[in-house]
Amino acid sequence: MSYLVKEIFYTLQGEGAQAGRPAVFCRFAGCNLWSGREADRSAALCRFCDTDFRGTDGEGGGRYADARTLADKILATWPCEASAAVRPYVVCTGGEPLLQLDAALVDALRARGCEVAVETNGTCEPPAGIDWLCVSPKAGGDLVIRSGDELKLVYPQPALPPESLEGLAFRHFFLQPMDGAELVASTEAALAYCKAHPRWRLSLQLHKLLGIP
Ligand SMILES: C[S@@+](CC[C@H](N)C(=O)[O-])C[C@H]1O[C@@H](n2cnc3c(N)ncnc32)[C@H](O)[C@@H]1O
Ligand SMILES: Nc1nc2[nH]cc(C(=O)O)c2c(=O)[nH]1
Ligand code: SF4
Ligand SMILES: [Mg+2]
Repeated sequence: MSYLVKEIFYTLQGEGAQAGRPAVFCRFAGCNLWSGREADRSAALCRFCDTDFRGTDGEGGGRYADARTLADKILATWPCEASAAVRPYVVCTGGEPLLQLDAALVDALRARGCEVAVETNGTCEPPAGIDWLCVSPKAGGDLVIRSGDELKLVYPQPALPPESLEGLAFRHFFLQPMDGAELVASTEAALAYCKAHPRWRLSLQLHKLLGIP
């Protein structure tokens, strides 16, 4: 099958338990919770998105005909040869990556020595073979992935309190302050929540602090 990709870039993972780790990001085009058009934002199921995921016009973006072609392009974006000591770390995001990421692409990346991470809203079943699964539930989305490596809740979402999620089977629980007009207040509220409920940790978006992609 072919894949529609917005952009492919090399940076540091900015969020969650892997923050600071060099990674190639593959941002798939399209999402099931918002069209990506500003005119549709106020009526979308997810309204606070900080990302342009429409189209294929970014750096490294395009329609990739098959898994091998896309995996080769992703690997070519990593700065050195893959080795057992340092495996290329690939973060599949979007948009919603699980609308497109399939076992063929996961297998092609792993066959090239990569570790495969996914950033998902949790509304679609993942393929087998993912090394690091980060689920970021949305109040407007039906959560079908109820276990994984990290749960990263954008905070606050009044209709989705952290207490409603902490029974799920994740290794790490993060609150990530909602970026936007209320970022300062969101950060203060997330900080206070983590201090009062130490099961939760704070995830600040390191890439925004650094001014990198
Ligand atoms: C753009 S989303 C793409 C992946 C997937 N669709 C999802 O929502 O998890 C990547 C990450 O950014 C987070 N995010 C999106 N908008 C945000 C915002 N305004 N403030 C903080 N985090 C945000 C998402 O919750 C998710 O963890
Ligand atoms: N540096 C960096 N880290 C990230 N972690 C998750 C991101 C995403 O948009 O999925 C992201 C991103 O866009 N940039
Ligand atoms: S689910 Fe993810 S990509 Fe889709 S609109 Fe929300 S934050 Fe953006
Ligand atoms: Mg981002």
